[in-house]
Amino acid sequence: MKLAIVGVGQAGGKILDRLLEYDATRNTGFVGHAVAVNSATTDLDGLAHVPERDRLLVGSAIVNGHGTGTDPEVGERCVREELSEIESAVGRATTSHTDAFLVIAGLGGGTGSGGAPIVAERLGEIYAEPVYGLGILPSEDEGGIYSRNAADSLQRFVAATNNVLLFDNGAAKSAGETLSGGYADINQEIATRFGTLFSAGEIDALGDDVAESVVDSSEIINTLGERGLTSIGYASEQLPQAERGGGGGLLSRFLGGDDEPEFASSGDATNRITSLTRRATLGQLTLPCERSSTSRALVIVSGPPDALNRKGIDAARRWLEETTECRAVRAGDYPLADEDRVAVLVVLSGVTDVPRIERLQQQAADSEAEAEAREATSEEKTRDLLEYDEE
Ligand SMILES: Nc1nc2c(ncn2[C@@H]2O[C@H](COP(=O)(O)OP(=O)(O)OP(=O)(O)O)[C@@H](O)[C@H]2O)c(=O)[nH]1
Repeated sequence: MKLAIVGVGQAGGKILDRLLEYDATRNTGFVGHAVAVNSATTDLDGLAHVPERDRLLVGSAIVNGHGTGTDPEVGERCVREELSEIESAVGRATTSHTDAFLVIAGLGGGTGSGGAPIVAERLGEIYAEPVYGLGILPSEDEGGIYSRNAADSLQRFVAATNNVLLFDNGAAKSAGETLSGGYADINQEIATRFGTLFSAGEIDALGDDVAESVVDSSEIINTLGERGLTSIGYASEQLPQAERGGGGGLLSRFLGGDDEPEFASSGDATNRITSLTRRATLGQLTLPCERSSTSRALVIVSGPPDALNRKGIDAARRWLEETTECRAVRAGDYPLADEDRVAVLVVLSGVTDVPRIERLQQQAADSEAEAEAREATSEEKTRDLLEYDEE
């Protein structure tokens, strides 16, 4: 599906950059237009793939290009002041081919946390196409301020969008992802999952031989629905050399490989798809949640056409229906001729049982109460410290 994407703040911009890289290297064409919005000059300068003219510095009269220092109220003001410039930048390349808008932000900071809901709300007022959010939750060890910002921003982001797709940095960290290289591994994981989802619906790029089982943008839009939260599962597997298209590739033929492609039996392909669907659903989700609280789901199976089969996709859909106890499960494929992996992406949309969000709110409330108590004590102690009588 063709997206116009706005990355707000540092995390928003960096993830946008990775999605543009994913789109360019795979030639998928799902990014129709991309704009990065930030109150910090250095963050915008650090981007590699967002064109210069689509990088917007906001709030220079307020923060002088230095960022908000984790203050969403300041972030909101910076974005509001420049809302018409943001609107023009997004409008510049938004066409009748744009299927949806995506606003990306880290919800724990200041610029993205305060600004992303404002941008989403404005796009929703102007355009008829759906507006989605991609929100990054801070990990629990980042502390109270980040939790408070995220809990507040999430409420407003959900209200301003058709759906917020969430990625929990904490869940990724506990699954062994590292923060070395400035979130490089985590951002790669985000680009793979969300790039797979949105490029799957971009069937124009697939050329003429599109099977009827291919997922299109309306199925993604129907799955994401009108309001709510989404979690994504993903699993992939490298195909054995013999099953890759083109007789194992140029190198294999150079080394004396068979010229004719040798594909797996359809039974193998079916088993692979169902076992990858299990791994994607039961393994690490972008937002850990109770799977049975899903309102709508979608399974997308991508890979070389010979490794995809209808039987496997139907079995995957049935299994997901049983596991999520949800009847609104869609399924389809995304054929990629040059791919040497089969991947399954599972979209769990409208999830409502999310312990991580309850903990985030608790952490936010505790931190708020603690900050108020500390403020009151500090005032009293400062008064005591400074007061003296003549004796
Ligand atoms: N996944 C991911 N998370 C990030 C990245 N950078 C920052 N974060 C997360 O985003 C939150 C901070 O948001 P930033 O985007 O850095 O802040 P900002 O929106 O630029 O706001 P200010 O700098 O405070 O004005 C933190 O809670 C981190 O968890 C990144 O590259 N990838």
